[in-house]
Amino acid sequence: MTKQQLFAQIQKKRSFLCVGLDTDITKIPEHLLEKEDPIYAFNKEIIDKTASYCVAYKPNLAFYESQGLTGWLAFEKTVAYIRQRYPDQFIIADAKRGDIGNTSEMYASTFFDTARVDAVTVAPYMGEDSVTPFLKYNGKWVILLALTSNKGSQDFQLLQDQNGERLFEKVLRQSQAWASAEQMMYVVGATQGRLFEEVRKIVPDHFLLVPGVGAQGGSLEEVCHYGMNRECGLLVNSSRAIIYADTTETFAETAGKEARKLQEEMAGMLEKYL
Ligand SMILES: O=c1ccn([C@@H]2O[C@H](COP(=O)(O)O)[C@@H](O)[C@H]2O)c(=O)[nH]1
Repeated sequence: MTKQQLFAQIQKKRSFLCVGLDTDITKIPEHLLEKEDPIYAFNKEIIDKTASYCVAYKPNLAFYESQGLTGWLAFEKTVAYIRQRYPDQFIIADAKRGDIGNTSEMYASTFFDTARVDAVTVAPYMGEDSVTPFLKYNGKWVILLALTSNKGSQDFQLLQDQNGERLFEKVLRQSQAWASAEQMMYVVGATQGRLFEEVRKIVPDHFLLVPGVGAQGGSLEEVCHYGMNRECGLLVNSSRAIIYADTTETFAETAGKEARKLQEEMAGMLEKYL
């Protein structure tokens, strides 16, 4: 999917919501545990009830890999289900990969040739040769961790060099030589508030994947105020606040209602800031 196609979906749906499929086997409703593949069964229902309100899905690989082979199969089946039923959705594997070149090539092949997602999250710590193997795939995206939503983001990402440049700023600046805004996005946590202004000074045109609204308490209004650009430029993720809003048999309907609430807020933000 191109940047223009993604923006067209955002305009059509009046939404820049990414639903996080962080499917924890210990949190899914009891009646689904009798199914052959409970994780996949849960995901299918969540997807069917939320697809009208979002433009992207983000399965986090930790929740699948922790279940071994069955978890990986549930991940692949989930991606195939979205592809088949909702082909306009942008699919992000939140895997936070990155290693020496030949290993990164295998990671890239895993997600782009085998699982066939649109984008994969990549950690920048090992530098250019750990990221470029993911960039060899036409039409596929790297989403580089820049300024994360967690408390520990302060440990390294805000450290300044002798010129006063913070590490997340260096990541944003330097990585632009590796790929354009047509192939690279950045993770910036919703909890970072005004720092979105600093991010936008360096990457005005890139899409940002923004986790941290909902369960982590980030403000959608603040993200949009400081982070939205003329093509929206935001994919705002919410996982737990949507998929576990209800843990009874009505979980999927409730997830749909929560996704709809966020979509309506987002439509208001697009009206206000675009
Ligand atoms: O900085 C980051 C990077 C990734 N994440 C991931 O996003 C979701 C957030 O889930 P919520 O339940 O909406 O809090 C989850 O998969 C994280 O691993 C992040 O939160 N922050």
